[in-house]
Amino acid sequence: MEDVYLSLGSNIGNREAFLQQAIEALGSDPRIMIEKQASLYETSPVGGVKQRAFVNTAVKIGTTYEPLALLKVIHEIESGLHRTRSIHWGPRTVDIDIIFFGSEHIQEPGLSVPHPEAFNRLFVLIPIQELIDEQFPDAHKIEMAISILEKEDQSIKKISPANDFYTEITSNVTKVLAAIGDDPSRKGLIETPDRVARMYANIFDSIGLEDFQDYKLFDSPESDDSKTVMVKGIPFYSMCEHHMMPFWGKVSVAYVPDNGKIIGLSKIPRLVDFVSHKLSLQEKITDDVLVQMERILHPKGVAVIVDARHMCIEMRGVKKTGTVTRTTKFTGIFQQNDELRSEFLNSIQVGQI
Ligand SMILES: Nc1ncnc2c1ncn2[C@@H]1O[C@H](COP(=O)(O)OP(=O)(O)OP(=O)(O)O)[C@@H](O)[C@H]1O
Ligand SMILES: Nc1nc2c(c(=O)[nH]1)N=C(CO)CN2
Repeated sequence: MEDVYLSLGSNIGNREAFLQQAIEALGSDPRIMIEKQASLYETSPVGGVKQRAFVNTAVKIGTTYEPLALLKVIHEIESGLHRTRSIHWGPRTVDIDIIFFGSEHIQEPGLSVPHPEAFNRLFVLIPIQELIDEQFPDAHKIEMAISILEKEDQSIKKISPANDFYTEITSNVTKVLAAIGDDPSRKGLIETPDRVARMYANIFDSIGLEDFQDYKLFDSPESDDSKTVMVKGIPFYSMCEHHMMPFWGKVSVAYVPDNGKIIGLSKIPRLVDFVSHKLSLQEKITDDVLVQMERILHPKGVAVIVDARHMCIEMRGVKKTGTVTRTTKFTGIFQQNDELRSEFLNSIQVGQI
């Protein structure tokens, strides 16, 4: 088992929640053990790109992975958390760097350890310093580097626990449990606030993110421009912004490409997840899918149909179990061409959800 030190940073969306999810994903790998986590710090962006402040932390892990295999796991976790690589040193939902891997010095294509920028970055060294003891081989070097960097204009501020996503959610859920007349300290509820916090980090992981970025476009022959591409019956789960209760159902999307530009088919379900992982409404989800498809593809037209059931209709208010609501939206050729629109509409039955 090697002792490995990782630096983590986030500056898009719910920064603390992304970091926590990344650490949980690392910890849930059977070959990785989280040994210690540093505090969270809000840090000014380093590297010249004008962008929002980061939240940074670091973890000490034990792992049986070889360095390159660990890097692969890290990349998978990053892309699972909506991370895309567009701007070098630019904004990101989560960035995980390997800073030290035991006492190894690695120079391979795609991996340099110790991380070549580590000693120039206060946002790496201050959290890492919390995790090491005096026996750590580079302890003195880290201390020296920190005292030099502190004279530069890299600002770093420990975030008080009150700002931390998990602390905020757990303490407020505890208050809600008491306010509804239950006893938050009874056996069945003792871990509930913590579970709710972890669930929110997951089901709301698009809050604060504007545009879907996790896609690639491909070229197809322009002769395909007249052909409709349809992905039907994509399941989704979301939470309504009126009651914070679930609504769920199926999204069907069709588009007619323009200029031979098409999108990977698995990216349309990912887009549906992206727009539904926030507080929303069925109409908004319909609109958001359409707007993102337009932005990404500039197609000849887009059609979106959403069929959904709403807990706020079924469990409270009018209490109509099983009611399915359909919303639709069309642009371009789907708006102009009645036949094309009807063909798509008729191909999707309002069925059981
Ligand atoms: N020690 C390391 N930890 C993580 N990635 C590394 C390391 N050394 C080299 N890399 C490589 O760096 C590449 C770019 O990483 P990334 O996309 O995170 O860049 P960046 O965030 O713009 O810069 P930085 O490396 O400073 O975080 C990765 O694909 C990875 O292969
Ligand atoms: N403060 C701060 N600045 C950065 C960070 C980061 O995590 N924190 N990551 C970068 C790319 O690795 C570039 N700049």
